[in-house]
Amino acid sequence: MSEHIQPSQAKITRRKNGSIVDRLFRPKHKRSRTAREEAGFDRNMSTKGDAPSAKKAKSLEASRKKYVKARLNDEASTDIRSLAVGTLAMMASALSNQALPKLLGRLLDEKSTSLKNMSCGVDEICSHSGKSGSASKALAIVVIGGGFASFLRTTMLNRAQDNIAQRLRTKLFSAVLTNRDMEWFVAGGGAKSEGENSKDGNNQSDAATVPTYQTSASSPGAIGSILAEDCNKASESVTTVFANILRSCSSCAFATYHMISLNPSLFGISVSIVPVVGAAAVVLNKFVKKATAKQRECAEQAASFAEERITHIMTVKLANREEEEVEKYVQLQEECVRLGRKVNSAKGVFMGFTFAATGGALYTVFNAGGAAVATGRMTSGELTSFATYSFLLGLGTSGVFKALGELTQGLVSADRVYSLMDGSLDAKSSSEGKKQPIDTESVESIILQNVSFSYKSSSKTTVLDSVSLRLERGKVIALVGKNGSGKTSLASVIAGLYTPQDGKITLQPSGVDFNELVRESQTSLIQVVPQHPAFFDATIKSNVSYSNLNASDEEIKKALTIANCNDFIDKLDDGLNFRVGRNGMRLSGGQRQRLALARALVSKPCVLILDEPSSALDAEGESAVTDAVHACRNGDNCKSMGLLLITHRASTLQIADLIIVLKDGKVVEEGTYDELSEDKGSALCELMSELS
Ligand SMILES: Nc1ncnc2c1ncn2[C@@H]1O[C@H](COP(=O)(O)OP(=O)(O)OP(=O)(O)O)[C@@H](O)[C@H]1O
Repeated sequence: MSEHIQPSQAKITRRKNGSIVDRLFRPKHKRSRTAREEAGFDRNMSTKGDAPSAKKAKSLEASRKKYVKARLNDEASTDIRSLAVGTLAMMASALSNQALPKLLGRLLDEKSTSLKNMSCGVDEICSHSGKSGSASKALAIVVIGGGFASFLRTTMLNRAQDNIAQRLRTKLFSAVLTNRDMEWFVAGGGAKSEGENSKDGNNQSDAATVPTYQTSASSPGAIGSILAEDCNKASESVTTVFANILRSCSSCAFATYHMISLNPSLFGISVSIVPVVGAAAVVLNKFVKKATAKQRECAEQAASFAEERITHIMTVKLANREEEEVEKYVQLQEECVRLGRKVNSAKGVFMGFTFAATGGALYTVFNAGGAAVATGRMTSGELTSFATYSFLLGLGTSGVFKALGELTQGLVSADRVYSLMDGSLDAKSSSEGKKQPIDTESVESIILQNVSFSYKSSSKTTVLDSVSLRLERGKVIALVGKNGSGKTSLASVIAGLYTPQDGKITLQPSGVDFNELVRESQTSLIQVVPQHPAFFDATIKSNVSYSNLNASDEEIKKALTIANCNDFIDKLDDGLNFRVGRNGMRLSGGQRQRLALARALVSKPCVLILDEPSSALDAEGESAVTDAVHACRNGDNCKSMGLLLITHRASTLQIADLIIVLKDGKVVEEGTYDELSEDKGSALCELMSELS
């Protein structure tokens, strides 16, 4: 007994210490919740499709922005040391940049004075050459110091950026994988793409109207795009972009100071362009924000589209649709490029405008400055310094506006990251309070009482209607019913993938509610072998031990033997270390089903559900099912299991202790094979005659 309790105890202990997911979210999550509350953030804000009044929407948008900023700053605070060093180094390099024009001007003046004095005699030349040397020394210090500061700035800020992006990615991936329920993944995250909402109702089946490809927030492509690009952009906005704003602002301040001290009236002329450039930047910023959001959405759709086609490459090739799919992808890409072109054009117009305005200001400065030099009010070195400072002021000003634009884009990305992450947290919090572990060995049976269920995406259709049944260790139940009668849905509800709206699933003898258990206990109690089992591109051994990482080699081998896998594994060069390929494509359908059975057996569940177990099994392979039945009844040196077989095969029905017939989600009949087959008017006989 103690031998079998160990895994579940280990799981319980792990839970107490906190999983990686808990560790990822625990400290920050508490703080971020406060930030959310402070910002008056409403949970519904992250849900697309809600349409509050325009005024309310505007205020929500403002509070959402505040919330996203607070969350991002919170995230950046973890890397405060690198950020502080990087920002200081950036300021130092900006200072050295500012010192350069003045020192260069001084060098120029000193050199020209020295040359003028060449004719004045040896003594004078010697006295000036000393000053010339001081400007050169100061320049050398500034250049070397500036170089080191640039090195430090780049290293530290990029390090912080990578760290923040990596943390965002990890948290997001963890939030999505751990907290989102099956419904979200299957139903598409509840988010609809533009194409889906289009008035004319076009969809991807109409090749001529592409791009209207429908994607969802939960599609792998969409999540992948947010993980890869948005996390990067968001972290960039609180690291390099933020530091760039500081640098550009300090550049502007220093350049202004130097210009005023060199020639105040000339300064007035050169800054006359700032309000014009500023106004242009405000307009541009708004436009870029909207266009960027659309561009990101489009990129997401294209990524999802490509991902889905590659995943279902066999279907694409069998239907000979490669060219059409490429054509659709090209159209999606063209749409993305078109949207990107809008953003780039806006940026280009702004940069061109800034360049022309700066050039015009420089022209005016040199015109007026030339007159000042000619009348002796300024030296030529001072004019050169002034011109360089005005150039730096222009650069600084456009740098501020450019960085503000990037900051806006970063916030759009951060919003996307946190919307997905928060949705996951909300899903988790809604299920909080129903978490308790259980010693799975102590459970003798699982009882369903009047369980009713419908999918949220089609809540009007009742898929399971008051289903009651008892799954007991050592007992075999066969579940039969027409296509769509609810068999797989029932298996998913029993496995805890979906929560029933009505009724109860309780554990005996404790009477504990199954849906109040931690997920770890649920999976230890129930294992399902689905109709089409999925595999990771890894070895047979790691795929089989996936359901129980604590399984010993002996336990794995035993499960493989019960599932009749040894014959085909022995023929493979690498044996247990054979890589099964993407989704197990290097194995046959029957081999995959047998491996899936072994994977389920490895975790020694209380109840094992086999969904159409013999659909891909040959006669020999089918004995795997009978062996599983044997293992379930006798326990095979360990505790026996309950077995729920979803099947229509008469041979399998005959070995079941009880047959349950499901019709439109309702249990319409139950009894042994002998009882039901004798009654020619029974639902089972009716079903079997329809199937034969
Ligand atoms: N994820 C889902 N979202 C919404 N409806 C679903 C979902 N999965 C199944 N359904 C619907 O639930 C009903 C029962 O489906 P289910 O797959 O449970 O039937 P089944 O008896 O297992 O069918 P089959 O024998 O063909 O496998 C069907 O009407 C189906 O359209």
